[in-house]
Amino acid sequence: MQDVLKVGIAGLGTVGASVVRLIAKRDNRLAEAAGRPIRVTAVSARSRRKDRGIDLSGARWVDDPVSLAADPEIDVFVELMGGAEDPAKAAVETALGHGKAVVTANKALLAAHGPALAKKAEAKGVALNFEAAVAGGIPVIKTLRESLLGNTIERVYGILNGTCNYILTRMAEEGIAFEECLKDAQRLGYAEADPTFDVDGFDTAHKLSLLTSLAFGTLVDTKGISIEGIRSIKPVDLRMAEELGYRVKLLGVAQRTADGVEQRVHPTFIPKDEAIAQVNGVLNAVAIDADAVDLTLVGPGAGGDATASAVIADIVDVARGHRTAPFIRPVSALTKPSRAPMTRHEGGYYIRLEVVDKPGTAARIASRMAQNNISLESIVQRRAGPVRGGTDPAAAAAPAPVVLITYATTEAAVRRALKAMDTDGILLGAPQVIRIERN
Ligand SMILES: NC(=O)C1=CN([C@@H]2O[C@H](COP(=O)(O)OP(=O)(O)OC[C@H]3O[C@@H](n4cnc5c(N)ncnc54)[C@H](O)[C@@H]3O)[C@@H](O)[C@H]2O)C=CC1
Ligand SMILES: N[C@@H](CC=O)C(=O)O
Ligand code: NA
Repeated sequence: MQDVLKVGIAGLGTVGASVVRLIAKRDNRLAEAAGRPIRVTAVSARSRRKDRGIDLSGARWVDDPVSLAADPEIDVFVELMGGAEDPAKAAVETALGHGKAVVTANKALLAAHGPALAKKAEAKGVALNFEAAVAGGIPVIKTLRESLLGNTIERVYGILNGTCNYILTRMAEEGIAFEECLKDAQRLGYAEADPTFDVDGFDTAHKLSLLTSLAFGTLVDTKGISIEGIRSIKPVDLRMAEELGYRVKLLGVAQRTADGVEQRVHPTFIPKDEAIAQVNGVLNAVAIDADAVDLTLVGPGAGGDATASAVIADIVDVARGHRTAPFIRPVSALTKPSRAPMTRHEGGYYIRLEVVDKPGTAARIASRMAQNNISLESIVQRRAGPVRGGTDPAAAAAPAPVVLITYATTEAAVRRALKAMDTDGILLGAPQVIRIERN
């Protein structure tokens, strides 16, 4: 058996603590799989005294994560601190600069600096592995890097944020308020240090940017992503979705179009009978449409052990000496992405309107849609009424929303129709517009 692989870990929070615990627990099995023992020999985090419920007696404490990255006594640097800038960035650069393999779960860092870091890794001939950075425990990076190389990929999309899926699922199934669901997701260790990254769609966008690069051979391009989060989703939207045969999910979608690669993150209506609509709670799903194979991977997208599972697989790859270019092709071979503008997006739409209650309003809605060549699959008006068990007279008197489901149209046409209705003075508030994704 070869020498021990000495692992230095910076960050001992939800993920870092699970990695330490699972490496100790699976000691023998990992050594057999990797052909050499794997030991955590040095660690770094903010607080040395904190009780994390893990045994750190075999690991040296290093106060500064960047010094740990340069430590000659470690073979692989595992970055689990988070954040797109220093100290995570400086630490990863330092480790790569010293010719050490890096394993990270940090999608914010890779979305901001992935190609530059990959270039450094390539120059030194070391691994930069980031399976945990996209869809947590689902082995999607390995799938793209290794298993689908014989394919041309047309679309990659999925539920990429466990926190949002957990919130939307509990809001829909249990009628629990958004804030309470978010607090539970934080308590369970799913949310980012700053949960606005989760609920405003940025975390999904970071992950999507990495998937896009791997799937389409393009440079990571977060600026080209249209991003909407889940804060605007109201209980009425979840109720209407259920009634009309849909579920609401926050999706990240990257697809090849005639105009280039369209990248978008937004809440989405998905027909209830589609597999991805049934992926609930903290589970993530990634669907890949390719010429030879279509597949969907489902699994836990967040949480300590699920994420640690992916981190450990990456460490074992380093121990075995397996290495691929971080983004499959060398960075010099990645192309500049041609962006497909969102206004050209084609698909169906759910539109919820609060409208003035006077004769002619429905006719005006219908004519504005027709003028923009938008065909309606259904139009529904429901008295809002009081919330179940509620006594709020304002809620009871609230205007009834009009809900439209369109057939396939363009984003530009929908925007034009809604602008015209606004000019007509029939709208009482901003319309809710949610795109529909069909398989
Ligand atoms: N929690 C999850 O379910 C998942 C997290 N990730 C990613 O894994 C990474 C870690 O996430 P968590 O473990 O949830 O975070 P956490 O907040 O629970 O832990 C962060 C750890 O890093 C240390 N740290 C943070 N800033 C530091 C600094 N400036 N200097 C020294 N130490 C510092 C903290 O002391 C703590 O030990 C992040 O990049 C996150 O995006 C990825 C997939 C899932
Ligand atoms: N906050 C993220 C953690 C995993 O990447 C999520 O909720 O998915
Ligand atoms: Na993963």
